[in-house]
Amino acid sequence: MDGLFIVFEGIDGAGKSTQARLLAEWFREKGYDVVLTKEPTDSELGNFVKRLILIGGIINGGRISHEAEALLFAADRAEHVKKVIEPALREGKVVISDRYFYSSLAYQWARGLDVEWLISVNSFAPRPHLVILLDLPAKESMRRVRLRGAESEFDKLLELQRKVRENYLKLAERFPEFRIVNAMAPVEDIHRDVVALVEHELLRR
Ligand SMILES: Nc1ncnc2c1ncn2[C@@H]1O[C@H](COP(=O)(O)OP(=O)(O)O)[C@@H](O)[C@H]1O
Ligand SMILES: Cc1cn([C@H]2C[C@H](O)[C@@H](COP(=O)(O)OP(=O)(O)O)O2)c(=O)[nH]c1=O
Repeated sequence: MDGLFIVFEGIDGAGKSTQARLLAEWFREKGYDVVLTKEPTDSELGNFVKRLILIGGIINGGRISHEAEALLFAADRAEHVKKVIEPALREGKVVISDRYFYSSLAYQWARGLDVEWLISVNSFAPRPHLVILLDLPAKESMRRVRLRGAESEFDKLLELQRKVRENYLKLAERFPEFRIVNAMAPVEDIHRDVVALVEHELLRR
């Protein structure tokens, strides 16, 4: 594959979509052909998965298993890889994805699934050149996305975000494509850090 494949990861509200958009603009100004994309995707399958997550994974009155949920994310991803990511990379484009299979590892692992099983289920997905982990405390992410609800619900969500953050940091030790960026900084400073990492990667190629 000739193109450059960059992924943004991080907990909800970490700034992934903001930074992915800024990086896409940066590449376009330099004359690169860019595909800016995300997971879950905007396809029918992706929208089905998103809706399912929003309603707490309930189908016909019962909660689907975490395994089934992980496989639905993976099914959406398989379509994404075959129809969007691989064709664009073959054409030499820059592909920037807001979330990828590492989201499944971090979130579905936090839901109690075995991380080795999650890695094997997602093994069809080609590894990107760079994974930029926007790292910030769970409390700040909750403030940014202003997740509301009952006090008990807030605590549960905060606990989940904390676990997901920890999982991402563990994944960063395991996968050499990870780069950790401090996501507490102002938007422009983070963008500068991201560009420095990307320029370094471009020089290596
Ligand atoms: N560095 C930052 N500092 C403060 N607020 C930010 C920063 N980056 C993004 N935001 C704000 O936080 C919210 C979530 O950002 P977003 O890029 O949508 O995150 P994500 O895609 O990771 O969920 C938005 O309201 C956005 O404007
Ligand atoms: C791609 C993916 C997302 N998710 C979760 C992360 C998010 O909480 C939710 C929806 O993702 P997303 O639409 O990116 O939400 P946000 O913009 O708030 O970050 O789905 C998984 O649990 N597994 C996955 O494989």
